[in-house]
Amino acid sequence: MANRLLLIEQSSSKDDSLKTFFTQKNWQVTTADSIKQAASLLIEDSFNPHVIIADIGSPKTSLLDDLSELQEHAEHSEWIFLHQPTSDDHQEFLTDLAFDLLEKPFDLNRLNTIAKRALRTSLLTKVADSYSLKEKQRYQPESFFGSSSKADELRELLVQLKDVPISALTITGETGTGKGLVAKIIHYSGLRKDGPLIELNCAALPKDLLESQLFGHEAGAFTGATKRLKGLFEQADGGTLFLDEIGDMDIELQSKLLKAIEDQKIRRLGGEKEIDIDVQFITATSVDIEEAIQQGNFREDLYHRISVFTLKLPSLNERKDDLIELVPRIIAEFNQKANKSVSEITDASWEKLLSYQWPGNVRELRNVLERCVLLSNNHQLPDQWLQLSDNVEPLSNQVLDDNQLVIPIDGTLALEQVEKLMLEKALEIEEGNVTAAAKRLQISRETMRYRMKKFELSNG
Ligand SMILES: Nc1ncnc2c1ncn2[C@@H]1O[C@H](COP(=O)(O)OP(=O)(O)OP(=O)(O)O)[C@@H](O)[C@H]1O
Repeated sequence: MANRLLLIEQSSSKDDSLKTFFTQKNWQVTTADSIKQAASLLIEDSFNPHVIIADIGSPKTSLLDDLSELQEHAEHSEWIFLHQPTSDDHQEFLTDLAFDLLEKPFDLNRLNTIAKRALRTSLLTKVADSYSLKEKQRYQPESFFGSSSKADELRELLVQLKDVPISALTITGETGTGKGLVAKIIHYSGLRKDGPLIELNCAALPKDLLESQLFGHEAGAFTGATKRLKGLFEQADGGTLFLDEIGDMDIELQSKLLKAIEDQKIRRLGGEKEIDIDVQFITATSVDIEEAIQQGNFREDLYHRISVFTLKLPSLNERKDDLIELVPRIIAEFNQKANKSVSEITDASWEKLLSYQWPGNVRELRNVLERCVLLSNNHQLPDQWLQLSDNVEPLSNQVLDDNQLVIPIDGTLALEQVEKLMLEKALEIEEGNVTAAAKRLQISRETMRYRMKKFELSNG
């Protein structure tokens, strides 16, 4: 597939050097000698280049307006502007429009490097868009499985919410009950399905990092902020921001979040300008927020703002009737993924599935069934791999010496998580000495390094 490049050069400045250069670099180059001609190619001829390099000389406001309008017709193209020195305002405007800018005179090799990067981004955006189409089909109210009355009620609510403009909504429920799934259903079946869905787990980041990820920052806002960063509020513009584990957000940041939700405006860290945002907020929590308010860890005003709509997801233990639908569906999914053919569940296995409490809810059910399907060697779900027990002693009650690690084989941990825990423990015991940790796990140092990289573990 040829990499398509549109080269816009004003007729006065035109020579063929750029065209020749990029043709030699195997681009399929099309040229236009004005924005008007480019518009005709992009709009009337539906030409769809990967990259557009536009020489815009000293940009005037009217030209910037034309460019910004034209961009809407070049959905998957990345723009690179070549320009003469210009005012700060224009420079800022161009930065927002462009993949990158180069002030003239510029180094041709640098332009080549930028064009290659822009090509990769353009190709990625295309893949992301087709992925998003699949997501829309995948996440509809009927994707929340279950035949119990509680599951029915929830699906009905999700259908009603499809046409309602929601500014904020909270999903509560124990871990693994499907909060993330429901957030996706609300986004992909709702009015904002064509906008982005941005997800962030508030428990995963320390306060300062969380703040700069959400609000973004200007270059130089703090040590290490070398470049301007658009935050997640801005990235979610026109779509949905899903904040998981909101109960873990620092209280100071909570007031900034409240202001952003109410005003639909934010200011980047170190920035002067207020930026309008148009974002639907979905928050989720598995902790009891009312209790957190009592303890002074959660702002009551934020709670009222985000809980205008609240969806409480039932635990699997409260809706065991759903197993009859969930189990076959999940088994079918893993059969297909692993090329297995489990089609039979013995009465004894059913009994175990029904009597277990499922503290990890549907996630745990999926992990258990995945293990069973992977380890099956005939049509029957292997009973011995269910390994369900409601009598596991809580980890905190067990006395361990420093060289031991207790791993619950009750389905709450997937095999990969177990592997990661073992690596972490070995590194901890050996105080970060990779060779010694590898020896302890009876693997080579290279394998140890490879797996540490895979799980993003450091030895520091
Ligand atoms: N009713 C359901 N139908 C189909 N799949 C479900 C259902 N509930 C949960 N799942 C699946 O179970 C897994 C865990 O769900 P999810 O991640 O949405 O839970 P969660 O409540 O957000 O968990 P956590 O609080 O730990 O983040 C996902 O693979 C999800 O698709």
